[in-house]
Amino acid sequence: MIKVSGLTKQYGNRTVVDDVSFALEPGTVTGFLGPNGAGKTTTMRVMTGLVPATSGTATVDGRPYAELPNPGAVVGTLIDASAVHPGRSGRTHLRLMADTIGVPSSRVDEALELVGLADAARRRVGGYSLGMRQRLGIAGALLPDPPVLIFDEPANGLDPEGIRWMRDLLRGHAARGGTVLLSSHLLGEVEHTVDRLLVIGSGRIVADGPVAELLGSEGTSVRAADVAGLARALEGARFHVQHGADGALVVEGAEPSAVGAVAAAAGIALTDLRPLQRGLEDLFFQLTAVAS
Ligand SMILES: Nc1ncnc2c1ncn2[C@@H]1O[C@H](COP(=O)(O)OP(=O)(O)OP(=O)(O)O)[C@@H](O)[C@H]1O
Repeated sequence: MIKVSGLTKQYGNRTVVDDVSFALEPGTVTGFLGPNGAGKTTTMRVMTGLVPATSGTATVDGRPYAELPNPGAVVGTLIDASAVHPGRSGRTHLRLMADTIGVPSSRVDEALELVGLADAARRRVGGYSLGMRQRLGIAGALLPDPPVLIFDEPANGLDPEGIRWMRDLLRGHAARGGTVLLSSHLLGEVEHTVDRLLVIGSGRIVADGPVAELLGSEGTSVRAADVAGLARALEGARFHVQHGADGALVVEGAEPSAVGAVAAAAGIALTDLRPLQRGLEDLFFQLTAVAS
C-alpha cells in the first residue's frame, strides 16, 4: 500500500506541496487532478524518490521508495516521458531498462506489443510522435509487471483511441489487484477511468473521495405535458422548483424517485425524468477556487 503523510515540498521559500496526505489502495485507480502548477508532478516525484521531501513521508509497503530493494519492480513510473535518448531505438531503450531492473529481455518485446509499438520498435525514438513516446514510457513502466503504477499525465499526446486503450490498460491493472495513480489536468480524460478522485489546488488536497460521491446528484430534471400542475404538486410537497429555459423543471436536491412519486400521487404523467449530475469541471473549479 502507498501512504503519503504530511508531505511538504518547498523550493526556496515557496511551498509547492503543502501537508499532503492520502493512501492508495490495491484494486483501485485514483485520479490525481489539479490545474497546471498545482503540485501533482512534484508529489509524484517525491513519492518515487526523484526529489526529497522537505517534511512528511511517502512510503510503499511501509518503506520510502528509495529504500525498496528493487523499487522499479514494485512501482512502474511514467514521469518525464521525454527523457529518452533520441538516437536509440525504442527496443534498445527498453533493453537497457530491462537490464537495469533485472527483467529478462524477452519481456521487452511483450511490453512493446502491449503498448502497440511492435512495428516501430527498431525506429529511433527521436522520430517518434509525442503519443508514441508516451507509449514507450508506459512500456518501460510495465516491463517488470509491477503491482503499482504511478503515471503523470499519461494521456499527453494520445489520440482518443490511445486514451481508450490506456483506460482499458489501467482498469485491467486495477482489476488484477494493482494500484494505480494517474494525474491529469483534463478531467474528461480520467472521469471514466478512475474510481477515486484526489483533487489538488495550490499544493493542497481539496477533495478526496469516490467519483460517484464527489460528482453526486444535484437534483432532478423533469418534464410533463402539464408543467404548471407538476410545479404546483412539487411545491406542495415542499420541493424547490425552477423552470429551466428548455421547458423542463429542475428540482434541486431531489432524487428522481421522489419527484416521480409526487407526480404519480398527483396523477400527472411524466414525459421525461432524469438525474442532474454536477459536472466534473464545475466541481473542480469550485474546489480549487476555494483552495487558492
Ligand atoms: N525544481 C523546481 N524548482 C522550483 N520550482 C519548482 C520546481 N519544480 C516545480 N516547481 C514549481 O512547483 C509548482 C508545482 O509544480 P508541479 O510541476 O508539481 O505542478 P503540476 O500540478 O504537476 O502541474 P503541471 O500540470 O503543469 O505539470 C510550480 O509552480 C512549479 O513552478
